[in-house]
Parts: sequence; structure tokens; C-alpha cells
Amino acid sequence: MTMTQEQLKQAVARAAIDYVPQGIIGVGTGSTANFFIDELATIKGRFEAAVASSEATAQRLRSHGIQVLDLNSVGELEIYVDGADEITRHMHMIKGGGGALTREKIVAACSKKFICMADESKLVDVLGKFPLPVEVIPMAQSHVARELAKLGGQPRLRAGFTTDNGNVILDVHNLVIANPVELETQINQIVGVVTNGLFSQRPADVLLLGTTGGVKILRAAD
Ligand SMILES: O=C(CO)[C@H](O)[C@H](O)COP(=O)(O)O
Repeated sequence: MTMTQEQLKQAVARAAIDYVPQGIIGVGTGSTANFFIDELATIKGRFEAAVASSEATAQRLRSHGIQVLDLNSVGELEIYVDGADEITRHMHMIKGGGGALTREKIVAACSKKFICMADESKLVDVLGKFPLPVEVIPMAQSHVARELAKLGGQPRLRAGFTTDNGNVILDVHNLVIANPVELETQINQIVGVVTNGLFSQRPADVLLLGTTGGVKILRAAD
């Protein structure tokens, strides 16, 4: 039986519930993360509270009566659960399709384990078909765009979009991402860049991959 992308997202969100610890959970942003939040609502009481990676996620968590804590008021988190726009078997990802990449990277950095939930269309051999989101301080937009073009990409301003941090997003098309770890550093070194959507220096630990044959569990070493 074939399943829609939405059904696959829902299946991986359900599978992610097995990883929820008793304490505080880091929660990602996007449609897959939304399914996960809805699943969390069914196990309230089994965990303490959540830290949100965006205002939208905080709002959805609260709407289910789940307590949302400030990241600065908690210690290291056991897990961070989020989706991705693309992911490789090395667990390197492109994130930020929803524009929450900076807060997502911060919460992921504060978490012992990153559980990525993705439907099978997101698994790729090489990153870069999905345009790479880069969060930029507004006054640096033109400068950063010129620098990104020097790296071989074609940056396009995400029109009408402002991040939760008050910044803009440049979506970079046609980048050749042969070495994601190096490129992540290179882009972050451009003055005016807040962060970029490459998650290769903090890759996922577990990938819950939604396929029509069921949810597969992949790890970096697999
Ligand atoms: O990085 C993200 C948001 O900034 C999301 O995880 C990514 O865009 C995947 O979204 P979806 O689950 O809706 O496919």
C-alpha cells in the first residue's frame, strides 16, 4: 500500500515517541515536528517539559498544555527531535525550510542526541538539491549574497519572511556541497551571517526514515 508524504511524516513522528525521556525534550519546527508535538500531547505526564526551536513550535506545544521552558533555564537536554529538508547516510542535513534554522541549531547543540524524522524523499546521496537557507542580519544582505555567489551559489531572498530573530533568509540554489563540514564553516565565517542550514558539524544521531515498508532506523555508522 502506498502512503502519502503526510502519512509517512506521521509514522516517523509516532516512532520518535519511543525516544522521549522523562525529563525535558528539545522540539524542532515544521510539519513533521508538528506531528511529533501532537503525539507528545498523547503522552503528557510521561515527560517533564519541552524547549522549543521556534515561536510556532512553542505555541503548538502550549496549545496542547505542554510546558515550554526557556533554554537558559535548563541544563543539557537528553534529546532533540526535528525534521530535515535533506539528509545523507552520514546524517548530515540541510535544515531551515521553515526558517527556524538558528534556533534549531542552538537547541540541537544543547542536546545529547539528535533524533531526525524524515520521509524517504529526504534521503539523498549528496546535499544541495534543496536550496541552502542562510539566516542573515538584514543590513548585510547584499554583502552576504555577493560572498555566497563567489562560493558558486545563487542566493535568493526569501521574500516577505522574517525569522523569529528579526533577520532575513537567503536561500542558496545550485551549491555544490562536496564537503558539508567545510562549507558549513566557510559560510558561517561570512560577516553578517547568523548561521546556515547545514547541520554537518552536529549531525543527527538517529534517523527515523518513513518508507512505505515501515519506519527504518538508521544511524551514522550503519
Ligand atoms: O528545518 C526545518 C524548519 O526550519 C524543518 O525541519 C524542515 O524544513 C523540514 O520540514 P517539514 O517537516 O515540514 O518537511
